[in-house]
Amino acid sequence: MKKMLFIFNPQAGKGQLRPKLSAVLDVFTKAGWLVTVHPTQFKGDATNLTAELGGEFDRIVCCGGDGTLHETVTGLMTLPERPEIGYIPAGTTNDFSRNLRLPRGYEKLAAVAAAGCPRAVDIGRFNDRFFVYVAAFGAFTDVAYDTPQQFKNMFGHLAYLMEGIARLGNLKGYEVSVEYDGGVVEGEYIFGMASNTVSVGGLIGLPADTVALDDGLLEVVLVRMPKSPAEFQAAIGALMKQTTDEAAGVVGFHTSRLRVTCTEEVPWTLDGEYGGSPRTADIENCRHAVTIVYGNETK
Ligand SMILES: Nc1ncnc2c1ncn2[C@@H]1O[C@H](COP(=O)(O)OP(=O)(O)OP(=O)(O)O)[C@@H](O)[C@H]1O
Repeated sequence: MKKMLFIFNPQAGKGQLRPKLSAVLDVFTKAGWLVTVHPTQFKGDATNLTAELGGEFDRIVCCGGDGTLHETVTGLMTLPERPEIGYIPAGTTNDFSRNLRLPRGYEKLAAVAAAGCPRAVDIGRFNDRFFVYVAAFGAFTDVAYDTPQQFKNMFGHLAYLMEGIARLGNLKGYEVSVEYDGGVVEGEYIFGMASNTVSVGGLIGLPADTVALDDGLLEVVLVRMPKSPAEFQAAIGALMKQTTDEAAGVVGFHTSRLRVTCTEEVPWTLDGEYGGSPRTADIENCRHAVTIVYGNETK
């Protein structure tokens, strides 16, 4: 029998999986999988487990929010031979799942995780760490990991938005130099991200026709320190409209790698979790590093 490791975060989202767990396991079993189940016990558990035991399985299905997917993929990246991944979103934001054409409802999600379409997906490397869909610094980026879990569960997206707005008053700029495939960008920037997704934080969208998860490229967006409230509004407007706007200080490009150097330590987020505060971030696209199971739903 094919062997599946099913990792789920019992704390993710509103604990929505719990009443559906038996049905989900039944779908896996009926699809021919012998399932080993592991509820995560602490932060980092999914990474440790995947790194230690992942190689013994044909497929690893993880269930939780973006954090759980991040941890599972991080563990997977340490393996020389990587089993396929299935993902059942059950978190607060589930940003990355928007890329996967997944259906609604746990039984249907389980059916995709068990027998969907496997596709190669690029994974980002950030110094000696990894990210599935976004590495970012500056405005908004500390929101996800600053927000207490209970608050996040109660208010969901609203919490992200409120925290973001509360921070507009004290914008911090970073003097950065960004070297990439196409040249160098330098200046004082309040926000920067390298991503491989159509949605970030439920807030920032990227036009789906410019994003491919398997093209070896990361999408980079940088926002310059605004010189006036009007310029800041223009920058937010450009981000909401999913466009770049050089005049408003919103710069965007595609690249396979980039190096972000700053005059001070910069806190980064990787997939919504704290990713360290290095002065130099070497970021690169690891092309087709993992295989993820997609659904068939059209958007
Ligand atoms: N048993 C546990 N107790 C406490 N924290 C845990 C446990 N298991 C996993 N975690 C941690 O919970 C964090 C958040 O998990 P996850 O991203 O799955 O859910 P979420 O925060 O509800 O969703 P989202 O990231 O989409 O907002 C992760 O950093 C994970 O390591």
